[in-house]
Amino acid sequence: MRILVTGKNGQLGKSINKVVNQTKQKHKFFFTGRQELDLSDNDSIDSYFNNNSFDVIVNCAAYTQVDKAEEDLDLTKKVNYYAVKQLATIARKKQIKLIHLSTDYVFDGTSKRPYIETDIPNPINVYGKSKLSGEQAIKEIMPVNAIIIRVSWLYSEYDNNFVNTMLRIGKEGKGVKVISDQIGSPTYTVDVAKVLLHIILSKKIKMNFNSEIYHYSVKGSCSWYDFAKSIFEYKKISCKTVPIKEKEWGSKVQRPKYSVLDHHKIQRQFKIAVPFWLDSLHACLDAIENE
Ligand SMILES: NC(=O)C1=CN([C@@H]2O[C@H](COP(=O)(O)OP(=O)(O)OC[C@H]3O[C@@H](n4cnc5c(N)ncnc54)[C@H](OP(=O)(O)O)[C@@H]3O)[C@@H](O)[C@H]2O)C=CC1
Ligand SMILES: Cc1cn([C@H]2C[C@H](O)[C@@H](COP(=O)(O)OP(=O)(O)O[C@H]3O[C@@H](C)C(=O)[C@@H](O)[C@H]3O)O2)c(=O)[nH]c1=O
Repeated sequence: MRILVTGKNGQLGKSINKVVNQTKQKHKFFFTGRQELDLSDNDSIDSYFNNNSFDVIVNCAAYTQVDKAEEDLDLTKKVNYYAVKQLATIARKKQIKLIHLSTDYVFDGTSKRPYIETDIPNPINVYGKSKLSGEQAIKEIMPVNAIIIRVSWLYSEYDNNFVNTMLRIGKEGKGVKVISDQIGSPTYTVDVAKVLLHIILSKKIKMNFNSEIYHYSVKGSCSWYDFAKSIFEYKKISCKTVPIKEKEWGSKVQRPKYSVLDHHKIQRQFKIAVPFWLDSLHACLDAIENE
């Protein structure tokens, strides 16, 4: 099979590349960034797929800057909605299987239990709304052969993410205030990459199937404050960590108060092992140490 992974410079794209290299796949993987395939430009998308053919697309590219998205409405919509719509149209026409990544931020965060796939989304910020539009476009255009996987609170050894930010702040030694009233499941991109690979190699991908949404996050949940404390504890970093309420943080952008995703459907259907969030955090911190 020929498998295209978009978003090669993002943290999930890099993790997929790493897992593919570690596991020596017989299938051919192709990784694109905006230089090869600019998702904000429909001509770029058309011309790329006119010149390249694939069996599976894994769409990891997205506009992911939650605060900036509020002002960058056009670009956010182009990448997270229109490009996804165009990818789905191409995938349908060319009979390519599409695996698309989405987010816990499609929910409003008012649930008292982990969100299941049939819960009604109600995004409360521009990023969440744009990702939901992308999902809806896929569902409309591809009643078959598309898989949408919602993940949450991604972190990795790569680039800017909450873990690397906390390690940097920890080293500065000035202390940190962290939100304690937003609850989610921090998810290591290497775990997601392994799940994606498992799905790509599954029997399902070889057949025609009804399109489905799945939730994937690791076991357990915490607040950003708990997450920060766990990072400092494992790394033995002494950093004064003060819990604050979301409103004290001062972001104008609303985020869900509770966005834990129930992973049982994907676990059951694909028979995947789901690790505990702290074990994955430790694995990531070890990977950062060894980079
Ligand atoms: N990060 C998170 O916490 C979460 C992410 N998700 C979803 O998971 C997926 C992967 O996220 P993650 O790896 O963390 O995201 P990153 O922000 O790390 O990577 C996204 C990638 O998309 C690329 N991209 C943005 N605009 C374009 C464009 N116009 N054309 C081509 N590529 C573009 C970026 O390119 P460049 O590097 O050049 O800017 C970047 O490399 C996304 O769909 C995201 O919505 C879901 C839940 C949580
Ligand atoms: C750096 C920092 C952040 N925070 C808070 C702000 C925010 O609510 C939270 C996490 O910060 P981030 O900037 O990573 O938050 P955010 O960009 O909202 O993270 C989200 O990204 C998108 C792409 C998703 O899809 C979501 O699942 C989620 O991971 O931590 C503190 O409280 N103190 C700090 O010092």
